[in-house]
Amino acid sequence: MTPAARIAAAITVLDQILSGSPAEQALLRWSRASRFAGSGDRMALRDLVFGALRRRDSLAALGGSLTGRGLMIGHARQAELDLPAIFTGARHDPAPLTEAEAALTPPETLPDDLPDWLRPAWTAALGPQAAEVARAMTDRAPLWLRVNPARTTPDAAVAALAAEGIDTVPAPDFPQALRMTSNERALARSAAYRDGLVELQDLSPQQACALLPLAPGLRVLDYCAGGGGKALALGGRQPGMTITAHDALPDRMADLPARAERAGLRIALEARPRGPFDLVVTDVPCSGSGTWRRTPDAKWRLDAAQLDELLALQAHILDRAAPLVGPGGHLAYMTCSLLTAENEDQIRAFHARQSGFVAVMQRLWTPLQGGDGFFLALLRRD
Ligand SMILES: C[S@@+](CC[C@H](N)C(=O)[O-])C[C@H]1O[C@@H](n2cnc3c(N)ncnc32)[C@H](O)[C@@H]1O
Repeated sequence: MTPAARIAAAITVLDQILSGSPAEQALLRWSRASRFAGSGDRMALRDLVFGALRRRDSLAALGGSLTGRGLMIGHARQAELDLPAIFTGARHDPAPLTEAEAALTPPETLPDDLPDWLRPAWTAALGPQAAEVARAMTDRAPLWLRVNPARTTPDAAVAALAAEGIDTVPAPDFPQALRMTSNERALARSAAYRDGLVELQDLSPQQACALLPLAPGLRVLDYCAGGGGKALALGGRQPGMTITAHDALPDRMADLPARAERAGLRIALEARPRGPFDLVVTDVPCSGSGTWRRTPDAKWRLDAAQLDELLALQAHILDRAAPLVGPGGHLAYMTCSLLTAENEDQIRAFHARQSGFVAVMQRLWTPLQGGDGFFLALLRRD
């Protein structure tokens, strides 16, 4: 496909997303209907669509309308492409610019690409960094790997990946996290990945897991385990613990046994975990506002009613998980959100509901530190 034909395809897919279709579904539908497209085309289309969603409002302002076409005109203007050479109207190309589109004068200040209803909460949560973090959310997220200390060392993992053509750079001051700088798509087929030397995990959850108190013999429960990212990170860091994984939707844990085997770990799946545990991790469902670089359509789909539902679920999970913590044990609350309502406020409300837990630490990571937005609160039971 030519660059212009890819832009025409992005216009079609973006229009479907703007009409309410989830981005992944719209892309899949296009791929199925476009057998002529190769993997390079599909990747390029995905980059165009996700890039446009990250900057939806600013591209609409540059392109003159909140439509697939407006976003792609905005994209072409922002990337300083030759618009008449793309918008030609030839067979697979988008239609030529109308007079109004060609004459558009973009506003002097572009929107910040935040949903209007959420801006006050964003600003309250991030203070003087709010604008910079919003800007960071419009960039593509880096891909991070976690070196599995149960299998190898950071230096050996970097060398093993490099031998397979995958270049990585360790995070400053946190060498067990490797940022992929080339050949990301080769990872899943690489021996380094298959043999459990590395796992995919963003930088900030790795840093959060590294702050949790671990020791041989500890009984650890990952209460919202999903794919098991946190259980695997903890088990890799500290041998000799008993690790249990639970999720209200057990199907979400379908990949966990294979991932644990690859990592050389034993993780028991448990539908009804019974305490006491020495450490209970609640990596709760959240708005995902810290990960909007990866799922930019979620940024525009979230609304106040959904956020309220999530807040209620988070409180419910904390209340269910708390009794599973034994005396002297720890409760770790995690979200990939930047919003105070899901983070600090949620912990404050928990303390008001439940006595017997003391705050040990709280920490918020933002994309300005390299990884996704992430929150950790660690509490200890008296
Ligand atoms: C943020 S995801 C977990 C991601 C996972 N810990 C990881 O690192 O890959 C939240 C998980 O909580 C689960 N969940 C939702 N409601 C729950 C509940 N009431 N009790 C336990 N888990 C729940 C969801 O099914 C989802 O898998």
